[in-house]
Amino acid sequence: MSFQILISDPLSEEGIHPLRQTDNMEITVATGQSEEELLSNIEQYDALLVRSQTQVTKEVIQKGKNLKVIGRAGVGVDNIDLDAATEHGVIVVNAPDGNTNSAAEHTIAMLMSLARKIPQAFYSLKQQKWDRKSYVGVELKGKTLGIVGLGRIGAEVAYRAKGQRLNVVAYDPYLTEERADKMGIQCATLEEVLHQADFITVHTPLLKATKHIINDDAFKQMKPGVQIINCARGGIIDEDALYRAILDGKVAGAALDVFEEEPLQNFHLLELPEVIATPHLGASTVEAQENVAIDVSHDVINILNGGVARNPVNLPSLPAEVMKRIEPYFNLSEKLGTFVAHIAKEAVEEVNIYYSGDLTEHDVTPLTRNTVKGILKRFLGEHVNDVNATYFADKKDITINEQKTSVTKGFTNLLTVEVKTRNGFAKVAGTLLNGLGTRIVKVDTYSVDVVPTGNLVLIRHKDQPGAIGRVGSLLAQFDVNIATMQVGRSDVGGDAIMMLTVDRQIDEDVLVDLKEVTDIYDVTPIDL
Ligand SMILES: NC(=O)C1=CN([C@@H]2O[C@H](COP(=O)(O)OP(=O)(O)OC[C@H]3O[C@@H](n4cnc5c(N)ncnc54)[C@H](O)[C@@H]3O)[C@@H](O)[C@H]2O)C=CC1
Ligand SMILES: O=C(O)CCC(=O)C(=O)O
Repeated sequence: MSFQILISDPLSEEGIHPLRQTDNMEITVATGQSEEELLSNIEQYDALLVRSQTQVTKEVIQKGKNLKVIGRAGVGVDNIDLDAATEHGVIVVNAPDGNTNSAAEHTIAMLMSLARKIPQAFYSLKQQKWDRKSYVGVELKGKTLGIVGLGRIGAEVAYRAKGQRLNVVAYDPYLTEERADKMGIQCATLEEVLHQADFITVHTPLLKATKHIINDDAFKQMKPGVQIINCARGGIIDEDALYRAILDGKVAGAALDVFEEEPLQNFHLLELPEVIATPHLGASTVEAQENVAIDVSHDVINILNGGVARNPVNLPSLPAEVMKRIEPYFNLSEKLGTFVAHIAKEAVEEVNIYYSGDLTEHDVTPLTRNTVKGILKRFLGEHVNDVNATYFADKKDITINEQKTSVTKGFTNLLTVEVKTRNGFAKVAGTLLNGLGTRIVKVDTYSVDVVPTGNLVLIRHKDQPGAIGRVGSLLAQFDVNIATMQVGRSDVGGDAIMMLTVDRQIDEDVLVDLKEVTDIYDVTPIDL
């Protein structure tokens, strides 16, 4: 099977080498497309690779009927409609580490250019003026740098700033005093950063909570003469408020790499001599572009070929070691979900998943998603996948409970899936047997030993002599061969089940006749 990949923003040719080297990937590079052009051709692609220019809107995702993965060669995914991607089961991956150094170095370059007015002085000199009075700067040594957002880039900026003998105060809701102490910086509130800093640099993602976090009110709290840097995302700083703060004389300078609207349309801030700027160049180095393109290429190859993503944005990511441990259970969890959805028959209102034995040692979130996928596929079809399974469950008001228990019933690992419908509960349990593969070991209260694959039939009947024989002869009449049969009963003469594995799917006429057999209450064909 070959996959069609569209690269719609300029990516490093060395970086996409892994994609070009993979036999089943066909690559189209078409940069600078308008949204209309993208809408008209996106349907043929399995993967879309972008940087920050391409706007991957809801419409693009809706039209991209074959899209399985969107790869962002960089960190910020604010140009991708993540909700739409999740709803449509498209996995979004990014490259969070590859451009950290470059963005941090660009921030320091901006900080030093700002402090010493290098761009303004250079511009004046280019105009053949020898003006030494207008460009008196300030030293960094002994000043305070305030960092808002101490993630990958914020932390690298902090280390470099300390090399310039700056004192660093940082605000990040996830920053602990302990980590700040280790880094030799001060852990502060946002207000403390605003009050204390001579320079403020922001390094958060653009989120609802960070949009205009630096606004009129924030500027009021800052020291007079403060200088501002934004190499993260336009919109973290309110550009109109910044403009006012510069005109008021509160802000002495600003260095901007990113803007609320890109490409920049309104140049009013750049008309101010206090403002220096670059056109979103934080990650524009040979090294960063190669790193990020390599990282997304590998993830796209993995995902399209059925593997696991290293940097998923709309799926929780787990350490490779944990994924390796739980991967053998992926198939079992989905099959148990599909099985229980068949026997539940009615719409599922609640899913209870119990993990025991070895499984309790790990983060089992991907298994829960897989189980829910198995259940919902039965009702919603093949478009349900790992990415959108819990989204659809949520939309359908299906409650999902995940529980780790010590009840192993003698198995080294046991995965039990119970669903509640308006008719009551249905339950199935399975295990992974060392060296022997997966087994269904319990259906409702009955113990069985069934390989969860192929065409199964669950027959509920009264435990009476001859019941098994009658089923066997009827299936023989229809030329349906029974590969395996398991029986289980509550007590002698009471309720019982037969679990058959048959060589072909049970047709409707076989089903009708089976249901007519004496002492049979119910027949459920199950395709796994
Ligand atoms: N200019 C450019 O070319 C580049 C820009 N970026 C942008 O830089 C920013 C930072 O990237 P990374 O450090 O890789 O991300 P990151 O995810 O490692 O760090 C972001 C940090 O922001 C913190 N944060 C979130 N909400 C916050 C809030 N309300 N207040 C304070 N802190 C908050 C998080 O806890 C996290 O520590 C992103 O916006 C990214 O898109 C990244 C690379 C290049
Ligand atoms: O692709 C680029 O050059 C922009 C990088 C960026 O802004 C990011 O990684 O968030």
